[in-house]
Amino acid sequence: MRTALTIAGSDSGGGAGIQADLKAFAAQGVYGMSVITAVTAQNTQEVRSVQNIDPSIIQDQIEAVFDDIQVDAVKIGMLSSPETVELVARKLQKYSPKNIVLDPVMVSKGGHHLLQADAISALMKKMISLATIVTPNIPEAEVLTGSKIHTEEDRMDACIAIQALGVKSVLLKGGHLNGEPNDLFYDGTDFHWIQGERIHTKNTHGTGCTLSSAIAANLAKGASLLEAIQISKQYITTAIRHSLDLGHGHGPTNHFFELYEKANLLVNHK
Ligand SMILES: Nc1ncnc2c1ncn2[C@@H]1O[C@H](COP(=O)(O)OP(=O)(O)O)[C@@H](O)[C@H]1O
Ligand SMILES: Cc1ncc(COP(=O)(O)OP(=O)(O)O)c(N)n1
Repeated sequence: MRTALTIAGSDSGGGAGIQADLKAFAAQGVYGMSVITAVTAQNTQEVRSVQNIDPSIIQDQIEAVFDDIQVDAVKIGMLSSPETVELVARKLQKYSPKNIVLDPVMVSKGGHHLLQADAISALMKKMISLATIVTPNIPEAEVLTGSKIHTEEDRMDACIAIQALGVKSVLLKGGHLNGEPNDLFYDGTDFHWIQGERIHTKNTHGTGCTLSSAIAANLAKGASLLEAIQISKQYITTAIRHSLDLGHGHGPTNHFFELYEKANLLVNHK
């Protein structure tokens, strides 16, 4: 059995963070493991509070997993503080897993900061260069590059600038722009447009977490980067198309649409 480890924050509402990552791993057929960096009190509407986990406990979680179990891919999400960024970077250097997917989570949909301002430079200096692929959304890419992104040319320039930080490849997600949600993959040499189809729904909580975890799972299964991205793009599109109308804000994506449909579980939830 192939395995994937998420190093990320917990979302009590179950739509993003560790919870979304483990669902995506399971849906893609890999064994999921988790290292929790922070606990958020969160639902479909807002992040109410955040408690960072003590670095020594984060270190223990990472060591407990790597010292015992083969890790085929790592997905990194919410890191919260500069101390956590530095610790996770040190441990990844030590264990050197083959595939590292870095989702540079900065701000939740509701506008809550999930990465402290003073952790951004640590992320750029110590973490990005360890990743196989980094998957920023448009606002995150603007922070990483210091430039506004509007046109297709801006997006290509942003990928080149982010890759110059030392990462092997970049997937710049297009969900935050108007029009079709096409993502841009830069493998360090060539650009590949990953075409999307916009689904008109408010239920897009956890889309970035889901996509990056599906990529990690497919890398764990031996797919190439481009294959992993293509499979994961189809997966996130289906998960958004059949997203769940739970809560009163942005509902979660549906990781198990086919399973739920077969079992006739998609009854009206409200
Ligand atoms: N309404 C939508 N319909 C279809 N795909 C979407 C939609 N919104 C986002 N996506 C896709 O979901 C993935 C994550 O999107 P994005 O919103 O850009 O990132 P994040 O969740 O990190 O803010 C990307 O592949 C993006 O193209
Ligand atoms: C604990 C936690 N981690 C990450 C996020 C951000 O997730 P994302 O997939 O970008 O989804 P939205 O927050 O934009 O809905 C989070 N909210 N919580």
